[in-house]
Amino acid sequence: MEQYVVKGGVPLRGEVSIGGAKNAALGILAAAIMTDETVTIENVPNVRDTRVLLQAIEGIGAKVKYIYNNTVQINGGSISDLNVEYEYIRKIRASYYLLGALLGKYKESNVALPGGCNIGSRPIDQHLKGFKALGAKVNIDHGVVSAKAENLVGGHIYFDVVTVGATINLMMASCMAEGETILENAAKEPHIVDVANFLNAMGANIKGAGTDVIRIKGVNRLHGCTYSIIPDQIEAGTFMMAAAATRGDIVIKDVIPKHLESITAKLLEMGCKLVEGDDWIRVIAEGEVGSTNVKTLPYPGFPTDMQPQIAVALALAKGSSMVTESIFENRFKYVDELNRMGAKIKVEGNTAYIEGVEKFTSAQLSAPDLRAGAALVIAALAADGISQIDDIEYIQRGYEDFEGKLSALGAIIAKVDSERELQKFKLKIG
Ligand SMILES: CC(=O)N[C@H]1[C@@H](OP(=O)(O)OP(=O)(O)OC[C@H]2O[C@@H](n3ccc(=O)[nH]c3=O)[C@H](O)[C@@H]2O)O[C@H](CO)[C@@H](O)[C@@H]1O
Ligand SMILES: C=C(OP(=O)(O)O)C(=O)O
Repeated sequence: MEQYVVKGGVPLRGEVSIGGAKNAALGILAAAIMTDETVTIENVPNVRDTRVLLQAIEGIGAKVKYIYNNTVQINGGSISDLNVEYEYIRKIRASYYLLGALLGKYKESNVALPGGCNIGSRPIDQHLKGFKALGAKVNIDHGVVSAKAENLVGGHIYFDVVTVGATINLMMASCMAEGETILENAAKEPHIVDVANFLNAMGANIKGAGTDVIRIKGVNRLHGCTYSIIPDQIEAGTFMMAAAATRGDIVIKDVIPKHLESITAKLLEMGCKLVEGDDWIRVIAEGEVGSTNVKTLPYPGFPTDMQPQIAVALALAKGSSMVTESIFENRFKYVDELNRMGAKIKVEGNTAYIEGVEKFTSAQLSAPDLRAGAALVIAALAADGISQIDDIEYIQRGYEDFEGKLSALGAIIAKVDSERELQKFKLKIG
């Protein structure tokens, strides 16, 4: 099994380029099947989740072609099957987007209940409520969700919780429905806007994405287009926290600084220096880093997908901090691992109480999920000694060439796949 080996204690320095947003890509790749024409999508992050979704898309008969590493062409004209295999679905959360995309295009879809990171109970009742409001009959049988309609008709849908997944799914399901659909209490994340922009580039008529009321006027058909995915807010934020935790100085390139405001606000409160350009941010954390309090919230609040990473930086900051998780109930699984490295963190309910310590010591670690895994890599980069991190397939779900990008910033890190490779790396780094 692959693992990361990290020799910590090196402040990260240099420049890193951020890839396309995983959570936008997953919506966009699924939406691309909604036309029979060819769609070219650029800046697709080459991560495990996008690869699995593309396999699922091929599995139903669509044509998928990698033009080069981060550009993909999809043609949904040859789709022959409206059943998405469990084999793909259990591995990723965003498989549920094929429900909305197939239902919107063919008025029928059958998709196994989604997987994804085990960070909470993650129901999909709001997705299903939305499909029903458009006139679909929805059934769940043996773990497979089936949605079918004679005709989809626009409806008025009020989401009881702010949900990224249901907002994107309903934009897809309704964009070829008869008449107008109104989504109220919609999520406002940058990737919602990106998926809406993509659907509009294919000929949809979606207005208001990025606000909490989205209006979708149904169109008869969608057409092909070329589209480039926005930069990944969470990948960028992860490197920003790695700079803070290792007391480094990093320029994070190819980002949209506006999408990072909740993260930069916290780094400023922690005493880091920030310099910003049109599409880059420099994080300078060479002096003392201080404490702050964080509460995760839907956008424009602080993202839950950044909660473990900032907790690591705060666990190495001077003073006491509180981190409150308000989106998912099971997102503190990394805390025991950090405490084994010398962190002082106590979790009570949905809040982690953190007493900053000066140093972590290295440990044998296991990634419990994607972002917690990335956070443990940051912890290892900041720790004295050599750490090993297992279960890195979680991390590979969302970070393209994580080890390569960190190495380019001076980190001593390798991905190894055997005891022999591990010993070889240890010998090399001394
Ligand atoms: C593939 C993808 O884009 N994943 C992201 C997406 O997940 P995901 O789309 O699963 O998250 P949601 O925004 O839907 O979930 C937000 C909250 O709503 C609840 N809920 C959601 C749907 C529903 O039908 N019923 C319900 O109660 C969830 O349990 C959670 O408490 O947004 C999350 C919140 O920003 C991120 O952490 C994930 O990285
Ligand atoms: C939780 C995440 O992904 P998913 O919703 O796909 O599990 C994430 O990207 O942090």
